[in-house]
Amino acid sequence: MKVIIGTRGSKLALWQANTVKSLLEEKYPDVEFELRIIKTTGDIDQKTPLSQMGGIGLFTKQLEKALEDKEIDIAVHSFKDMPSVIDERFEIAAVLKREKVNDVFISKKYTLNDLKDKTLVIGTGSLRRVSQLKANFPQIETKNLRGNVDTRLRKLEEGQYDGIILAYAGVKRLGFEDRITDIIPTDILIPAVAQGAVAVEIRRGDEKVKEIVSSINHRETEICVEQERDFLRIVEGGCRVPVGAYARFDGDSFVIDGFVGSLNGERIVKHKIILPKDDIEDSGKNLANYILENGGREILKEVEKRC
Ligand SMILES: NCc1[nH]cc(CCC(=O)O)c1CC(=O)O
Repeated sequence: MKVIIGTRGSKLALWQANTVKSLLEEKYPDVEFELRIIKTTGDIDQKTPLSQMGGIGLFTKQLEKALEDKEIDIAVHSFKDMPSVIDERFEIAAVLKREKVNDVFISKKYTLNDLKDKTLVIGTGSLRRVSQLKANFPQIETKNLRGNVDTRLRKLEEGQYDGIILAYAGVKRLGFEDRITDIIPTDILIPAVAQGAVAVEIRRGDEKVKEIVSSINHRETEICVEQERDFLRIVEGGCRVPVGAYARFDGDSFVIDGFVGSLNGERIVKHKIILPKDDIEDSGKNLANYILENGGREILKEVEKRC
């Protein structure tokens, strides 16, 4: 039997797909696994801010088309780039163990502490990062930054920014950990939903591939990301808004943090729910509804006028 693994061509995507391939080869030594690179809209246009590209599914649509056309049998994605609703023709059959979820600050001259009192120019295009950065450090400036992780690091080198913000997971997976200035605590920057997690998508009903792929699922990550995505589905309502959520098990507890913010960070509603670890049902939905009822809805109305 031969199983084709579809991936984007970026270095991070290839790292993720190769990791999936090795894990599968270990479980199924008699099956042949092969990588196939698929170009996506998000890869072809590397300039337009993601928040202005009509958003959802930029990195995932072409992979899903290839799945549907049976050009590939498995699609590997950064889970945080997946839309909050997945088309019913497909399903996520496995989630890999999550990497550290934090965002990181990278700079040649400054540290995170300098953001408190200096007017630095920080590179990021993420609405979530901009909103929370401005809420914490009102005097800083943000400047759009796009491209793959290595491109973004190069743009920092070229001197266009005083510092940039990236997800730890991508930096670490590409071997650039030594470039990190500071790991940003999650109470300053709540991560993107599913940040640091890798999703393995298949055709719904492909039972043979499902059996193979589900053997590499990391259940704890799956549970946490499911709650975060429940949160996202309720707050986002089809429009890109500054939003983040982070769920994890901590000893005998389960903790989920979330926020919704305005684009300029002047208004942010965040909330935390702590539950016994075996009683977490609907935590993401409950967190979303709490935030919407306590100021979140007004923020979203403002933000949505612009989309
Ligand atoms: N939107 C791009 C993207 N998608 C996944 C990652 C990093 C790895 C991850 O969080 O899974 C990145 C880059 C970044 O945000 O720094």
